[in-house]
Amino acid sequence: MRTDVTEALFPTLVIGAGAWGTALAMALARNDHKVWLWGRNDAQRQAMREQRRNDEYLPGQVFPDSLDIVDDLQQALTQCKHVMISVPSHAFAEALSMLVQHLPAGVPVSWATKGLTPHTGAFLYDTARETLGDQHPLAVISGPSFAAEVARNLPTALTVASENDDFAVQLAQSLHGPTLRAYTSHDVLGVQVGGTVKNVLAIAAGISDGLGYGANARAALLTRGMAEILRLAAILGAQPETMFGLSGIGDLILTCTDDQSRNRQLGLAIGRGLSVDEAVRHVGKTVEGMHAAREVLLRAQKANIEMPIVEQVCKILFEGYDPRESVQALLCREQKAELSRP
Ligand SMILES: NC(=O)C1=CN([C@@H]2O[C@H](COP(=O)(O)OP(=O)(O)OC[C@H]3O[C@@H](n4cnc5c(N)ncnc54)[C@H](OP(=O)(O)O)[C@@H]3O)[C@@H](O)[C@H]2O)C=CC1
Ligand SMILES: O=C(CO)COP(=O)(O)O
Repeated sequence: MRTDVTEALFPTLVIGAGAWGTALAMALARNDHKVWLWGRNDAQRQAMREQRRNDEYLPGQVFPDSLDIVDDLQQALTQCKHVMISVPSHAFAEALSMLVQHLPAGVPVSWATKGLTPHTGAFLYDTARETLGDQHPLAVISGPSFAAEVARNLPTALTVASENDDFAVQLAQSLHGPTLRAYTSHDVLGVQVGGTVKNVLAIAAGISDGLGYGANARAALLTRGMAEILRLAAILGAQPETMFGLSGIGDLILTCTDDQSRNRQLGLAIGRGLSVDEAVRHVGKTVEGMHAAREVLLRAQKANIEMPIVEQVCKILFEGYDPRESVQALLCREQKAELSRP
């Protein structure tokens, strides 16, 4: 067992045994840290305990010895030294409510969920702060990281953002391993902006590719999508530099260009002619961009900034627009300078 400062965070309880929660639990456990993994499904927990794998989400990837599946969430919450949440954004508030009831004051909480709180559109950090008060150090884990690749030990870099420097360093160190590099950041808001909006843009890139519009269109969508992220980040007060980091352009490139992305998969299916409902069923797993799109657009409208790609994604997802018409609408926008003046 390690004896460095990172041991302060263990046992870590990972809540959410989907693809990402399981992959992160495995990454921590590979560094010889004690990790408890909890998922809401009884049968899935039993299967994972017996097989030492999570075949539904990460087929064939065997758990390290120091990863245990726990059944009693309440007991685990009272005994763990750190909670890492990895449920979809629509279940984030529910996960927090379990923490409020059972987690002792002072225990740090991190999450790898990307997106916004449904209905309020709040960033998850604000929801966590509001729910947990100032009793717990908080951190956000983000960056270009497909769960399947992390589980297979392929080289990956992440960002850990926190206002609490000690927690950020401890968490980054505990994730850090031979194939996983974790950077720290102070820009909690910026890291969340990038991780949220890139999912909406990945749907747009998938739609364009599904329509067969080619590499030029994809590059244009990524670049103008980045302009939308920067505009939102500026108005919200995030640091522009963060948008050029792992949680910004890094994750944007990953999810817009690789078919492992579920957001991109949704777009591809729509572009190839499936209805939105059919495409959701086709992907069958968490697609955060679908949840975030409307909330991001509302934020942009309130702040009076233009996010035309996000707007067209919303029209396709929620108003039945034909994707071809949406691309046409983007192309027909009034001519303007590439760089907007300050
Ligand atoms: N997959 C990836 O590569 C990455 C994902 N992320 C982010 O991680 C988050 C989780 O995604 P991911 O692991 O991929 O999702 P998955 O679709 O793989 O799994 C979702 C998990 O959350 C559980 N869940 C769903 N609803 C609830 C609920 N109400 N209460 C408790 N648990 C619930 C599911 O349980 P059940 O199986 O019972 O439905 C399942 O275990 C998302 O925000 C995603 O954007 C970030 C980086 C990488
Ligand atoms: O956030 C991710 C990788 O960083 C995963 O993206 P998808 O949810 O689109 O699969």
